[in-house]
Amino acid sequence: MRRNIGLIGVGAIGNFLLKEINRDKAHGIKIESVLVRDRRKYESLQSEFNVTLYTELNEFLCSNIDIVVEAANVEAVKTILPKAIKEKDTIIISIGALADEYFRQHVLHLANIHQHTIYLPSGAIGGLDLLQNAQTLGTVKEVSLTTRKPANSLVDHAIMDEVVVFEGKAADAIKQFPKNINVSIVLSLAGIGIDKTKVTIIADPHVDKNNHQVEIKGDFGSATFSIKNNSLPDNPKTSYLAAMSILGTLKRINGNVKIG
Ligand SMILES: NC(=O)C1=CN([C@@H]2O[C@H](COP(=O)(O)OP(=O)(O)OC[C@H]3O[C@@H](n4cnc5c(N)ncnc54)[C@H](OP(=O)(O)O)[C@@H]3O)[C@@H](O)[C@H]2O)C=CC1
Ligand SMILES: O=C([O-])CC(=O)C(=O)O
Repeated sequence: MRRNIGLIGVGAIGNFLLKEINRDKAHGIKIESVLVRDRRKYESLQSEFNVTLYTELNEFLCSNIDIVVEAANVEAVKTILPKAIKEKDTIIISIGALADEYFRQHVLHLANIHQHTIYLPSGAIGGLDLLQNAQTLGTVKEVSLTTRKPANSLVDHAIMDEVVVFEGKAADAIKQFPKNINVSIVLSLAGIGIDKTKVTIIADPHVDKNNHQVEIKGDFGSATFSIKNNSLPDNPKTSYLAAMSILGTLKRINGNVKIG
């Protein structure tokens, strides 16, 4: 049972996890340790959520934790994951970090030799169970993702009509939009890879939700997954479901029945 969590990053997702796990105490798990960059900025978390704050990664990893949860950003994953995975199983949500082939192979190698697991939650999309099953024999032919978000999440000036801000492969989408399109990388890793997964990103001044549409074609047939995500109040770029998918991953790790 992985009861004690070490959390990295307290923004929209980290705050959700602290409130949901430590305040409500309903899930049989607890966030014990929190890694931040600026202790003073986050000082109040200690009394509010009964956690210990760390600014040094090594001290954080040596604290009383069973599993690490990253909710920071792609750059943080690049720095932290190689050390974390040597010591602990680790859940990452800034999955875009794994678009870097060399980095991905490096951390997978470390996970293998240190016998730890990197968990990649489904985040703001779904259908990854279907995609992985369909690709077991390598027979998925096409995967595409169309993401439509409120314009101000994607462009820094006012627009009157929708604008396609990106069209291309997932490998390039995450380089241009590292805070908006991590979903394309988990989709790529579950399916046909970052160079074959097609991505279209639309900035739309007329929507207030984060919309993702996934289309899959292969020998199994075809499938479409579509979601209109409510966003988290602290960060409109980030969908509520992405935060819930970390909690869901933690519950499934500790559960005795594995669905899917
Ligand atoms: N896979 C998916 O489906 C999704 C993934 N995401 C990704 O999840 C991540 C978190 O999202 P969200 O909570 O909305 O982001 P926020 O921007 O709200 O919060 C990120 C937090 O991480 C902290 N942080 C950054 N670098 C470090 C570091 N090296 N060590 C410790 N803390 C750090 C920042 O703290 P400070 O600046 O104060 O130091 C900030 O509080 C993002 O990368 C986002 O793109 C989001 C939605 C969906
Ligand atoms: O939350 C979302 O809708 C998607 C997102 O930001 C990401 O994948 O980085």
